[in-house]
Amino acid sequence: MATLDRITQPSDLRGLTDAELDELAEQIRERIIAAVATHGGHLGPNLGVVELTMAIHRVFDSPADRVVFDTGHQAYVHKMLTGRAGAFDGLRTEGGLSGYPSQAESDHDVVENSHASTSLSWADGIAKANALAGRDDYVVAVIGDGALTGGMAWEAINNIAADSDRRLVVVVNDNGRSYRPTVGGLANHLASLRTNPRYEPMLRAVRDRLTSMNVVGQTAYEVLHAMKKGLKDALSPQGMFEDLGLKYVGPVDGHDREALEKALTQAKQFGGPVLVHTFTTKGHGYDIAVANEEDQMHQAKAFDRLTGTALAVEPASWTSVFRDEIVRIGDERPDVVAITAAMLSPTGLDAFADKFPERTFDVGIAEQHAVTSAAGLAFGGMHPVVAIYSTFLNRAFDQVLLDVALHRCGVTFVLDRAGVTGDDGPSHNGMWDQSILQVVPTLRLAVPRDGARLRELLNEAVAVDDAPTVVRFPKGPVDTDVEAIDRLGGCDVLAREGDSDVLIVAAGPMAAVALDAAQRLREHGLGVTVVDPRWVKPLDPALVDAAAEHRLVVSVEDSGRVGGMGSVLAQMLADAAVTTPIRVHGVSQEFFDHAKRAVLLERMGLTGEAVAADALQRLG
Ligand SMILES: Cc1ncc(C[n+]2csc(CCOP(=O)(O)OP(=O)(O)O)c2C)c(N)n1
Ligand SMILES: CC(=O)[C@@H](O)[C@H](O)COP(=O)(O)O
Ligand SMILES: [Mg+2]
Repeated sequence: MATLDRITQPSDLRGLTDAELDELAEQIRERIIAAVATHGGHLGPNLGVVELTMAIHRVFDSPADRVVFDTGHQAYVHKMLTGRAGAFDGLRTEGGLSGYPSQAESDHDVVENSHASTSLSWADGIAKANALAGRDDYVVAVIGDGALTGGMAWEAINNIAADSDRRLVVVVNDNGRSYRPTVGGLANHLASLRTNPRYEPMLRAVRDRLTSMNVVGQTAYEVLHAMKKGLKDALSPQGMFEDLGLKYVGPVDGHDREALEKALTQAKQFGGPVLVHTFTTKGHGYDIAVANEEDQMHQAKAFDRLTGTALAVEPASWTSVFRDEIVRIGDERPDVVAITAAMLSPTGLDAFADKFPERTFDVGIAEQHAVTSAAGLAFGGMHPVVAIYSTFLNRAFDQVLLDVALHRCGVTFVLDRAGVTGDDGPSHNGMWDQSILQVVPTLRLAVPRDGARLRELLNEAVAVDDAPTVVRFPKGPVDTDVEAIDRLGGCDVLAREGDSDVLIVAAGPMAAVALDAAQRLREHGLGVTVVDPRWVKPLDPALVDAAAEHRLVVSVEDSGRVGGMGSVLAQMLADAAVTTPIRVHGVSQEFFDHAKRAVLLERMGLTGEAVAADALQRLG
């Protein structure tokens, strides 16, 4: 039986010889590569933390000592070492292992939220609870260099460093990358240690100079030592962290398990807040990933492990339509600038960056800063386009509300992965953006139904220079263009057949669902009108008059029912004393376990069949 399959809990690691541990590392890498090649997942990040995670679980005693992973996409090794190695053939499949920590899976798992930069705050809270409960257990937080660029991490460090008795170990997994190389002053500072420290050559020059001046012996030693200490403090992050009150251990080779165990043991012995700075390589052990300049196979789709190429040829995505159109707009509008929070390619800004590097800003995993710096750019006469996954905008709601909208800034937000995403678990579904943005005065929100409308609506959005505009679209293949057959106010009429029994108002890609439902209803002799509002905030008042002429109104959207288009339309009908009943179909406010997008949409009744059946029932 492979050593890996003998590991049912971390304590099983302690009895292994060095040779067995090295063999175990190889087996873990093999299991990760096999699982991700089959199902997709986070290959690079997990191959980079094999030795690190083994060392943590040999030095600390999970679950008494809590191990918290930031973002959680790099917890596969942790899962294998806590008894789940045998379940990896079901990674990220419905009912199988989640791609992120899951308390339901194991008592060793803590943070399930895949939003970056939260681990240190979690760790600070757990460490405080340990102290108050009289527990002398440790908390270990594993945070990447990318997540360390998030402001929340520094709010936590400020607090962690305040109490010298807090048994908390921060492990910085510094691989120099988020997707692409991590950006910013902090990243540059940490990166300066990835090359040979510069102070050695300087010291050699000083040593030679002192010798030429015949300054030798103790005097020379004292001069050189003082200079080395000063330079080291100036060049190494330990000065920065230790000045804050955090002990610093490192930098440590993050693939040398013995060195790691020594550093972690040293950190543990301090008995207070310590930062262990480790250097790792994303994709370590799979050369194709290491050599992948784009993102070192950060998030890989199922792939051929011999070549590293994806097994499936993806059809044109919503992101690809945005990628091309924003470049075209950039050609026309020199005032348009682009902002990303460490996700240049995933959000489709890579082509814009290639063509307009001076007008593209990667701010690191710092969405709050991204949004408010966009307000500053707008104030300065630019038109920023902030490209961000829907779920990550949650983090910058206040900045949208009181920096962008309150100051009447013309900023356009392009929300990719809006609606149900599925595979990445509950915290990745883009199901809250429309509900929270609904309350932002002056903000306008568009939901394109296909590529043609995405191009139209994006151009309409960037033309607004005195209010925030939002264009949202889902993950995956872009929908086939559906042309309008008529207009209803500012809305597109997509179908109008027979008497006015049912009015279906469909947001964005739900137009396909609405047209399918309409066809089914017509087969029951019902007259159906299908309308796409294009802009769901503000909703066109023409819909109220149209509703009054129908027996039933049905709204369909791939966003939260609470505060979504349907709930606003219902309120508009009520305000206008229109008594036509309305059925609101959308994403219920729940946390959904990982599953394919199509599976979740069906489960929520967001299919033509379900919408039609519901309408038939309503009409008796
Ligand atoms: C708030 C937030 N923004 C963006 C992301 C998307 N994201 C997932 S992993 C990642 C890069 C993380 O880099 P790092 O923390 O260095 O971890 P590594 O993958 O290098 O181990 C990003 C940007 C996220 N999960 N959370
Ligand atoms: C962990 C994280 O937030 C991202 O890497 C996420 O997995 C993005 O997934 P997609 O880009 O495939 O939607
Ligand atoms: Mg990193």
